[in-house]
Parts: sequence; C-alpha cells; structure tokens
Amino acid sequence: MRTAYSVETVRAAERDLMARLPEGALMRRAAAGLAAVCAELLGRGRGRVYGSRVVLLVGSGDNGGDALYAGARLARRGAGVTAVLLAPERAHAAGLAALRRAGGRTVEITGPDTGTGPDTAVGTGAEAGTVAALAAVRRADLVVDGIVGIGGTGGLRPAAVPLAEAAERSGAAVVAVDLPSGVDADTGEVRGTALRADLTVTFGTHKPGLLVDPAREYAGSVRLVGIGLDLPAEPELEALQHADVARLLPVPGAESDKYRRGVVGIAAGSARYPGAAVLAVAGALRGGAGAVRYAGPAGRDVIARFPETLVSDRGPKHAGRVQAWVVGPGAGDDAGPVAEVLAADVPVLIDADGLRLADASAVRARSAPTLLTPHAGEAAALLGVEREEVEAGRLAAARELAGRYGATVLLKGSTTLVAGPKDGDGTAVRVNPTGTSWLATAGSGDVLSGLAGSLLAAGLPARDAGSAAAYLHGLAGRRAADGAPVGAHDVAEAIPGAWRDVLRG
Ligand SMILES: NC(=O)C1=CN([C@@H]2O[C@H](COP(=O)(O)OP(=O)(O)OC[C@H]3O[C@@H](n4cnc5c(N)ncnc54)[C@H](O)[C@@H]3O)[C@@H](O)[C@H]2O)[C@@H](O)CC1
Ligand SMILES: [K+]
Repeated sequence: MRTAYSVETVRAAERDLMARLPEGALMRRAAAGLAAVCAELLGRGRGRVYGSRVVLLVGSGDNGGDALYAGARLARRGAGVTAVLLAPERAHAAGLAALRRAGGRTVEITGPDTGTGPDTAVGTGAEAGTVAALAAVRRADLVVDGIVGIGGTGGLRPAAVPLAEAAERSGAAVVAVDLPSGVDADTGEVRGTALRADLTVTFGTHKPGLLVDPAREYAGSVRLVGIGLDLPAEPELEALQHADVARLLPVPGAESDKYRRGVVGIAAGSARYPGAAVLAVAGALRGGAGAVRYAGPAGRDVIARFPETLVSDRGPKHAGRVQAWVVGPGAGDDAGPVAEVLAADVPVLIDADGLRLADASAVRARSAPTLLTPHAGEAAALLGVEREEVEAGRLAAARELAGRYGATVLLKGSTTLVAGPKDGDGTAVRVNPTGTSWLATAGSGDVLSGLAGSLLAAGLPARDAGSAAAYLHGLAGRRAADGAPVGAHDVAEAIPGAWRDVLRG
C-alpha cells in the first residue's frame, strides 16, 4: 500500500521527530537522500557526477535548504553547482554556507517579488540575475527545484515562472524536492503555473498531491526517501498495490456454490442502448460473483452474447434474489428500475443515467451500502458546478459527493478516486494507480460498473469493491491496449488476465 498524509500530519510528525534529534539532522537526512537520487540520475545521463552542471532553484524556506545541502554534496563530488536564489535574503543560511564551502556559486534574483511582496511580473529581461539564471538553466544537466515544498501556497510566483519554463524546455533532468513547486500538496490542485518535474524526491511520506491529478502529472515519477517519521495508522489517501488487491479478491471455497459466491443483478440498457447492458454483464461475469442476473429490455442481446446470464424482462423488483444491484448504464430516461433497486436492502451501484435518475433522499435513506460511479461531468451535474471545477479539485469533489449522498463515491478519471461516507468502511480516500488513457473509450465505464457490482455481490465493502474494480479495470485496459486502441469489450475480456497478474504478484 502506498499512503499519503496531509501537510498538517506531516508537520506534526516532523515536530515530534525533530524534538528527539540534534538540530538540522532531519534536513541532512532529506538532503542525503535527495543527493543520492540526483547522483544516480547524473550517473545514468552523463556517466558520472564529476563535471556535471547542476542548477538549484532555491526559494525562501526549508525546501530550498534541502536543495542547498544536496547541492553541497554534489559539489563535493565534483559537480559544478549554481544556486539560483529567488529570495536571497531569506535563503536557508546554513545550507547556503555549506554550498559555498563546497565550492558552489550563487546567482541572486533581485528583481520583482519572489515570494513575499506583490505579484508583479518579472521585468523585461533586464534583471541581470534572471538573465544569468536562465543561461545556467539552459546549460544544465540537472535542475533541482527547491523553490517551495509543503509550505507553498498558490502557483509559482512571477519571478520563478520563466525559470520553471526554461527548465522544462532544457534538456536537463528536472528533480523536484518534496513536491513540484506550485502544486497544492493536500489537494493535488494546480492553481496557476507549476513546475514540471521528471522525478520528485519526497520525504517521509507521499503527499496527496503527488498521487492525484492534475498535480500528479507535474511530479513525474516519485521516489520516497524515508526520514523516520512516525505517522498515524489512518492516512489521508491510499493507493492499493497488487498484494493489497490480491487480499481483497474473493476466492471460492470448497463448499461454495453459485449462490454463496453471490448473485449480481444488472439493471441496465434500454431499447436505445442495449450495448450498455451487454458490457455491464461482460464486466460482472468477470468479477467473482457466482451468477449474473439481468433485468431489463436488452435481455435478448445479453443472452445472445452471454448465455450463462439469468435473464428477466421484468423490473428488478421481480427479477429474483441478488446480493447486489448495478443500475444505470444506458438506462435512458426510465427512473423506475433505479427506484426499485434503491428500495432493495442490498448493496447498490449507481452509474451513468442512473445517477441523474436517482432520488438523492432515497440514496441517503438507504441502510445497505451505495456506490456511485460518476465521471467528472456526472459529478459536476450532481454537485451543480462546472466540469472543470471537478477536474481541478477531484479530491474535494469526491469527498463532497460522498458526504452529500452518505454513499461511497468512485470518481472516474486518469486518477480514479474512491471516497467513502463518514460512517463508511474506512476514512482514507483510495486513489487508483493503474489508470491508463486507453480506458477513455465508449462503454469502458459500463464494464467497470459490472465488475464493481460483481465484487459487491461477492461480499466486498463498497470502498474495497470500488477500488479493487478500478485497479483490475486499469490493469485490464493496459493489457488489452498494449499500446494500441481497444474497445470496451476487449477490456472486459482482459479482466481474467489482470486478476491472475494480481494474484501472482
Ligand atoms: N520540517 C522538517 O523537518 C523538514 C522539512 N523538509 C523540507 O522543508 C519543506 C518545508 O519547509 P518550509 O516550511 O520552510 O516551507 P517551504 O520551503 O515549502 O516554503 C515556505 C516559504 O515559501 C514561501 N512561499 C509560499 N508559497 C510560495 C510560492 N508559491 N512561491 C514561492 N514562495 C512561496 C513562503 O513565504 C515561505 O517563506 C518541506 O517541503 C521539505 O522539503 C525536509 O528538510 C525534511 C525535514
Ligand atoms: K519543490
């Protein structure tokens, strides 16, 4: 399990640890880890550290201190290190002294604001420090972003923007210290300009912003350097790995029969969209339930493709017993099945059209678990905001929906999130690490809903069912695509392979 903690929690853990350690010890640990990763990168790119050109972008806080101490280590190994001081009077004094002792040089940005004053744009290139700094960045083999870390607010300040852009355009490897500067550590939001890194070296724990889009994209690959923090049991965010998902997946025992394994009901599809029913069933058949019951108008299409399905053309209420319902994919405008399903005292997954048709108070009144699976557009409609707002603040949107509906919410996207209600089966939001843009294809969500519903029927709690389904679905998408476009039915067919991969580790 990969976990992420909020800035507040990290700060508290750091305070506890610092009280027990000699002054500066924690920063030295962080800087040693950072320098080791930088040396490894330089070794890979240039063959050695000696003679390489390293530029440190140094802000006013301890994030800059980490960069300066790491720079000193690289300078002692023969790298030519230039520290660009964005706030010269407030740069970490001991770190700066260490860099100078090691032979590093400094360039001072003395132009308009670099972190404290009004946000005026950088001058017209006349500021000598900026010109020198840009030239150094263009020649660099490695740029280290120590502008701002967990103490940051808002996007990059104007003076830092051209440097970040130059780093991105240069051929240098860009390493962010703790976080890419300009992203929000707690929410993954990027309000303004942020630096794009190839790799982020983060300390003590992942921060939520490193795992959630859009900030995740700015971080590049992420390396965690342990500094000995003692963190609470419940993180803010968790990303399951193979072993975690393997523990969740249902395995039939010797005395299992189809009913004990769980029957999942699919109330999906319409005369207009029969394919949604077929795809939801395709997902459900690969999700661990012992049988799939279909209730709706697309029975003929379902049975033609999947003869093992138990088909009924009457509403969910009269379709026979199930251990979980999936309702909504391709449902069109018929609110009847949604209402019938919501009245059933079994776990219910609501997707697509069903989200629009479901009565919010009926969802809130349920005592059995409910799992809502909107994409950003559907979540925006439920919240009454613009889609862009949901995309920019995915974590807040998922939590808000879970709170409003008293339900578990799986918010689909490049980093799918699963947030439970307050009284749910755990407070950490799950973030899915297996997503792939190949999954952005029609019908892919229908497959996911069937798969997650099947896991619900097999007895998984809603948060586990949603996150295990998203994980398998992402892996299946990768397997099916393997670098080429695929259809949703290909994804469904790849689920058993993904399942096996997970179980085999
Ligand atoms: N506290 C600790 O024990 C440790 C902290 N470490 C490092 O220290 C960092 C936190 O240090 P700080 O609390 O000093 O905070 P930061 O260094 O993240 O930044 C705070 C400073 O940046 C300014 N600032 C805020 N937003 C800005 C923006 N958008 N652009 C430019 N400047 C901005 C603030 O005015 C403040 O002076 C961590 O991210 C990590 O890199 C590590 O050394 C590990 C140990
Ligand atoms: K940084």
